[in-house]
Amino acid sequence: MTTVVFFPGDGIGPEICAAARRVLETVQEQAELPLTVVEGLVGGAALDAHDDPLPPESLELARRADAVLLGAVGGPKWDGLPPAKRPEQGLLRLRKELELFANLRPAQIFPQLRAASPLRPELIEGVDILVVRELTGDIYFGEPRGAEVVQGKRRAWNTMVYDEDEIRRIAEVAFRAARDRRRRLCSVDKANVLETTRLWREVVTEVGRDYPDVELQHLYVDNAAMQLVRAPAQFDVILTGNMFGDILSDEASQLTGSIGMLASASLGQGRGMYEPIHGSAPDIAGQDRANPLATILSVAMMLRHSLDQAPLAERIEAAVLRVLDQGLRTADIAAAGEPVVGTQAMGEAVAAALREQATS
Ligand SMILES: NC(=O)c1ccc[n+]([C@@H]2O[C@H](COP(=O)([O-])OP(=O)(O)OC[C@H]3O[C@@H](n4cnc5c(N)ncnc54)[C@H](O)[C@@H]3O)[C@@H](O)[C@H]2O)c1
Ligand SMILES: CC(C)[C@H](C(=O)O)[C@@H](O)C(=O)O
Ligand SMILES: [Mg+2]
Repeated sequence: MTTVVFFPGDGIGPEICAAARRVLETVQEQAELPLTVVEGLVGGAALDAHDDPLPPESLELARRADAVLLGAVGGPKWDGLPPAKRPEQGLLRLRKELELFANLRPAQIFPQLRAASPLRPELIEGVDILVVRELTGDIYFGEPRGAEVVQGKRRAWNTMVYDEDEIRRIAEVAFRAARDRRRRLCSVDKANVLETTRLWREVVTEVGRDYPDVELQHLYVDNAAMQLVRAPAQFDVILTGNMFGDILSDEASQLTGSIGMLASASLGQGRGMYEPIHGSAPDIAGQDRANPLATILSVAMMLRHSLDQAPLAERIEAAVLRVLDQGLRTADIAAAGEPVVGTQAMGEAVAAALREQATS
């Protein structure tokens, strides 16, 4: 029996996870997949219940599962807490404990949503980018870190650090991914200023020698951010560190129309974790307004990467395209004046499209 853990988390997390669970259960019934879904607590929900953003029992659930699906964590309620007690620490610890060093964030244009992108249609034509973000190193985890008050003045510090093994293993993931795609890899760094990323550039170049069939380009992160809106179709795979990857993937999401459309897979040696790239969206939480498609597409990535069920992943992706074809739009992807549906209705519509596929 395969076990999947859902960590809905905070804000819109429970709403988008309920929709994603409905979709997973629909394909599970159709394919008669022996699969159990269990739910656990991380983030603010876990802080409220256990005073710990990643209680030991949640970590244990994740370790024993075949795959993990996470909604989102965080929110204003917990923003004042000390760093170790913040909901986000639960997510970061989960990534670190499960050694999920490779975060794959695909950003593709859905033709039905061309009008939702803030860029002109001719600029986004053909955009199909895979951001490969290193997920367990960099300034997120570097020591020393801290904050103090010295003679009445506040100061705080973090450390950006990578060793060559960490860079090599994520570079390997990115080059292999590029081989299965259009064989172009753009490594993003700040090698003109930071030693860490100078090492990044050196090691990526070394790894690249084993992939002569992949065209390697290096860009500084400021230029990359600019190129992503100037001419996004030039990119195939973007390889970058934890911090730059966080920022550039949110930027890339806008090419597609909404951050509510971008799924992700966090992979390592063992089980994978799957999450939409967006956060808990406190501004729309509890209002049935969130777009659940990023989470539903994360379920598809889970079926493909962790559960060896690529055909079922394709069925979910086709069902998402179908509901977009039918004109269903949550508020974030609706054009001005277009009618909108809520989170639940969007989840139901994807489940209905799956059932329709089965009978046609
Ligand atoms: N992986 C995660 O759990 C994760 C990721 C990013 C941010 N966060 C946390 O989420 C909280 C809010 O952060 P933020 O506001 O900077 O980022 P956010 O991604 O939560 O929201 C940014 C904007 O995008 C909108 N949005 C996000 N997801 C959406 C969806 N599915 N459908 C429609 N609109 C959507 C929000 O309404 C908001 O206007 C913070 O506590 C932050 O730390 C968590
Ligand atoms: C919530 C936060 C820790 C997280 C990150 O920075 O990795 C989020 O922004 C993401 O993109 O998953
Ligand atoms: Mg982010």
